[in-house]
Amino acid sequence: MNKVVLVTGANSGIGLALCERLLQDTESLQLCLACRNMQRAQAARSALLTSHPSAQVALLQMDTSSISSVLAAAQEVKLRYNRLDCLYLNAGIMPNPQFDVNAFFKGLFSSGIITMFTTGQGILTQKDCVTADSLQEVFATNLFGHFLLIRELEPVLCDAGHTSQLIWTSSSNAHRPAFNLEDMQHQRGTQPYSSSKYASDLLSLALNTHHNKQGLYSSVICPGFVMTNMTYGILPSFPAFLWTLLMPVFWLIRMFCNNFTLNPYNGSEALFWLFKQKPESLDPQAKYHSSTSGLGNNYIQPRKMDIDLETSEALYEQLLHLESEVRKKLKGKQK
Ligand SMILES: NC(=O)C1=CN([C@@H]2O[C@H](COP(=O)(O)OP(=O)(O)OC[C@H]3O[C@@H](n4cnc5c(N)ncnc54)[C@H](OP(=O)(O)O)[C@@H]3O)[C@@H](O)[C@H]2O)C=CC1
Ligand SMILES: CC(C)CCC[C@@H](C)[C@H]1CC[C@H]2C3=C(CC[C@]12C)[C@@]1(C)CCC(=O)[C@@H](C)[C@@H]1CC3
Repeated sequence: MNKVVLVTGANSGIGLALCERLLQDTESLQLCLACRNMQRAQAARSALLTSHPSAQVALLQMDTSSISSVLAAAQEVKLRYNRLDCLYLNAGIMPNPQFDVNAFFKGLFSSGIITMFTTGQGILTQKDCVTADSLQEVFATNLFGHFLLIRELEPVLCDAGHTSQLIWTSSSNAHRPAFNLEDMQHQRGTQPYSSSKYASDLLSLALNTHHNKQGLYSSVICPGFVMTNMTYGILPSFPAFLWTLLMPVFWLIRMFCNNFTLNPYNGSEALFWLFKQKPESLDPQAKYHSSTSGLGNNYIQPRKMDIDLETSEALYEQLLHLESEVRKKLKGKQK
């Protein structure tokens, strides 16, 4: 039977490159692109069908930052498919990034230069906002919408006698000090992106604890530093052609920092690699990093994450609590 694969944030960047790679590998796949903007989704579908005319590529409208949109999309998935083999939780935002030029130049001449280029720590902050559901936008988009989607899709993911995979696009920017259980939405801090990615690492571990027995396995990856719409947004006053001019500099940096995967194809390496693995053989505490050598060869680097079971359980409990609150609110509105 053809595997059913759903990818969130599939219309551009790493998500779209992943879809292309999955179809290159096998066209006997039912691919579903879950996107918030149907025009961009149509364009992505057309591009995929141009190179793979006989592929089965469906579209699903879903805004991960909106509770009602996620619930409606999940209903639609359950109507269309009776089983989901792989769910890629890839949609993500880094809104209003502030690039600290001083910290960047200080970092260039410090012993932390490699950490700066591999994680972006210390040079990036963001300004978050609140969604119509009164949630912090980065938390809602990158984490909570995906959590709700998984919860809704449990009947098609946890199917007896069959294994399914959840694969999160996390980041090496995920940093324990940026995350606080008392403020899981990161209302008070300036690093909502890092916090949301750290939370996804924790959540992946908790999902393994709760669902492995039912045949559901969760893993996280980091695509490395990839030039996409998201990264172009980090220096909005920097025109695209300047980024292109900087490419030789970035190739040079790649000699020392193999996380400079730079293009979406290279960045999607770990996402694609995980799809080909037996989920039972994967380490639930590892993050799988897409890496590219100085010569341009792609490979995977598994690295232990700075997470623990206790915090992952505590986050899971808080997310369940928030879920029941938002459901109550939604019922109240419908009455
Ligand atoms: N580029 C990089 O260096 C790195 C990226 N990542 C992660 O990779 C993932 C993909 O990002 P990337 O390809 O770089 O960037 P892109 O901006 O190209 O892709 C992000 C995708 O997510 C979608 N998206 C954003 N918000 C929502 C939403 N509310 N509902 C549904 N879809 C949404 C976007 O849709 P739309 O086109 O409508 O905006 C787009 O398809 C993200 O999770 C990001 O955090 C992690 C580490 C490094
Ligand atoms: C203009 C200058 C000559 C070069 C500026 C370089 C920086 C803008 C990049 C260097 C390392 C990059 C990086 C990220 C963003 C852009 C840099 C800071 C990320 C934080 C993007 C999002 C992620 O999830 C991380 C994995 C990236 C880590 C490296």
